[in-house]
Amino acid sequence: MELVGVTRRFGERVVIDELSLRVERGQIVALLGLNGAGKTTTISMILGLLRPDHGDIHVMGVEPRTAMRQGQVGAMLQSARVPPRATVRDVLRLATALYADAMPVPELARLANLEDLIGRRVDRLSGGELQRLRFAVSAAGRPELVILDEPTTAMDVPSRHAFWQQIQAHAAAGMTVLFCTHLLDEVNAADLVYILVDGRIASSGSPAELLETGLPVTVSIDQALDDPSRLPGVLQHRVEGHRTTMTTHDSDRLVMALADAGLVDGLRVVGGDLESAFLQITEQSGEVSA
Ligand SMILES: Nc1ncnc2c1ncn2[C@@H]1O[C@H](COP(=O)(O)OP(=O)(O)OP(=O)(O)O)[C@@H](O)[C@H]1O
Repeated sequence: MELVGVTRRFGERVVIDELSLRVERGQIVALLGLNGAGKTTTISMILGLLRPDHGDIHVMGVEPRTAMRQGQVGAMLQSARVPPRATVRDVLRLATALYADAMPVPELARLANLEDLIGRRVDRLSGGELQRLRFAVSAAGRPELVILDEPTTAMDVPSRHAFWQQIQAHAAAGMTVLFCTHLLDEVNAADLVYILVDGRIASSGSPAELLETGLPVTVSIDQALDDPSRLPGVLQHRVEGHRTTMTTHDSDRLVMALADAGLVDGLRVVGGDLESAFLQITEQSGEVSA
């Protein structure tokens, strides 16, 4: 699946700006971005629900609408409603009836871990169970590409782990997955991550590569310093009670300076995490494009 130079406006406002991205067969790709970055708009265009003003979108080599019509794409959207009085079995039957080569209902129930809930009314499912049902519906037609918009919302931690394990197993069998999430630890399930800022790709790479995007390191000691900003390479600092916490891009130099001054009580050095990487990338790109 590929987007090349895609632009979309709402009125005068450019919401997606010359966006290009590529998802290879069998890849799991995460689309990240703050609220309003353009994730849903991008997904809507890939699904053929919205048309771009400029640029090209190819889904499995064809136009989005054609890919949808041919059942090559399955989508699990936040907005998807299910009939409340129907049972899980009813919904799965309805979903499979739409496709010539649908997955049999029992297989679909197994896939989404719904076997024990097959006779349960949909309005009596928990939030996480309902999400699993939505996933089953998206997979009913054996799509080559599945698009998941915040799929694990309302799932507890064990359900989320089980969900991503299943997704990884399907990707290993050739299914391509594009998902949006606000839960940054889920990005670790992805092969490739795109970070969207104001409708443009601000950064892309594997989760490990994102972590290496020059993240500041946090250095802290058990001593209230008068003026930490005088130490070499300190970007930001905070003094709380007897503890001073500083961030730096050059932890070696800062730690050496602290050691030279005999300030090593309770010394801790903590590397950056995915959340800091994400915030740094979105803040920097937001400043550039503002
Ligand atoms: N139909 C529309 N008409 C006008 N503006 C719209 C429309 N749909 C979206 N927008 C605007 O486009 C921008 C991108 O919206 P979009 O829903 O794609 O963001 P998002 O990244 O999915 O955000 P969130 O994380 O909150 O779901 C937002 O500023 C939004 O207000």
